[in-house]
Amino acid sequence: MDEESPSSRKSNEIEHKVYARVGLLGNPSDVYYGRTISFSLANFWATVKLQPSHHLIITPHPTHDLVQFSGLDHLVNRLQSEGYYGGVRLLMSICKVFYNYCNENNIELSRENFTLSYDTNIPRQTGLSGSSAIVCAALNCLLDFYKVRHLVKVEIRPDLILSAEKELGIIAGLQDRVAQVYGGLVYMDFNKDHMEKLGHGVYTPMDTSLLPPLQLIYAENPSDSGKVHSTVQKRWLDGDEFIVSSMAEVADLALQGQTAILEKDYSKLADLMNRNFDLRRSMFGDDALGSLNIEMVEVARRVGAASKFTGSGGAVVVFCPDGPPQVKLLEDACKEAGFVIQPVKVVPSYLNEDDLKTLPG
Ligand SMILES: Nc1ncnc2c1ncn2[C@@H]1O[C@H](COP(=O)(O)OP(=O)(O)O)[C@@H](O)[C@H]1O
Ligand SMILES: O=C(O)[C@H]1O[C@H](OP(=O)(O)O)[C@H](O)[C@@H](O)[C@@H]1O
Ligand SMILES: [Mg+2]
Repeated sequence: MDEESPSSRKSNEIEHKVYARVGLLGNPSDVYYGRTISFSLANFWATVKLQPSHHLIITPHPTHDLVQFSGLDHLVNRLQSEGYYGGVRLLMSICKVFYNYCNENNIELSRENFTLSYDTNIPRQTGLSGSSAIVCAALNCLLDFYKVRHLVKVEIRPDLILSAEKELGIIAGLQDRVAQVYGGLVYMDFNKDHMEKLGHGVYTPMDTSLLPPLQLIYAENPSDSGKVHSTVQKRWLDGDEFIVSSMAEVADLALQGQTAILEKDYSKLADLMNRNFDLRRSMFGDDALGSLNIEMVEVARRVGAASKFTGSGGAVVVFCPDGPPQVKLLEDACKEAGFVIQPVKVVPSYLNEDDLKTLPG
């Protein structure tokens, strides 16, 4: 039972909002010591709320963690469309990772307890990083509740978020978590030497106003990033030459993309985006990517736009080099195909003063 009065509970409540993210170039090479350019997307977000309480409670979400059904058919339909898991396991896992990290680094935590709850409007498992948005928002709540934000370096936080998902067997990389910890547009280099020496990549924030207008297409089409990645990851670990060299080329697209964006060379950006998807397709194969996901990319290409996945599948980021008339054509094509389309809104960097103090320099 919560022993505190509702009013004091309200005043002690901590809430954090973390946005979805778009992998603009280079993904999924972040999983393989590569490079990416990603940004946080204002269109969708997850929130996590922390209230002090007597016991430590993880509150299931009324719809994302459904455990009551109208009958067997409802239960089976639900499992078929959304799978077995919601966000509860993510919240539990970040609590464990946070606790262990603090113990190992002699960061003392007071013995107070809390209740965590979450909500999200990020379309589920669409490669918009709905999973790490929940984990990142929870980590932010824990950092503030235990007043240890200044003791846990910004650069290390994406690793903690990733560990929480790895703990659950989800195969994922760092780009989502970096974009979600930093906010804004970030160029990321996950070079093996840095990763081994520093324990994290090198992250360079970029000016979001350098980006041209972009569009987002998605479909209600849950796809599990872990499942999508498993075969390619195994082949990469086995040293499969085709995968190793293609992944290096994907990483190189982000390097070229950094220059293209800085120089506002948008026709180059369009070429790089298209090449990024073509390489993903040749590595993962059409079965793993799914016909609906491929169709989203192709709808955009049929109107002459550049397109690629934002993550491992479910949503696509599109650049229309010919401007508004081409966007209109794309909107019509998406409507006909039954896909949702929205203009991309980019979130500016959201590091606060305490966060910035933990960065070098
Ligand atoms: N919208 C959501 N609500 C609740 N849990 C979610 C949601 N999206 C993802 N998850 C949880 O995260 C896990 C991994 O999701 P993932 O395949 O990484 O999707 P995403 O592309 O959204 O990050 C899921 O199995 C589920 O436990
Ligand atoms: O395949 C990708 O591009 C990304 O897949 C995962 O993201 P998700 O939003 O869950 O699809 C993974 O976590 C990223 O690191 C990959 O780049
Ligand atoms: Mg994810």
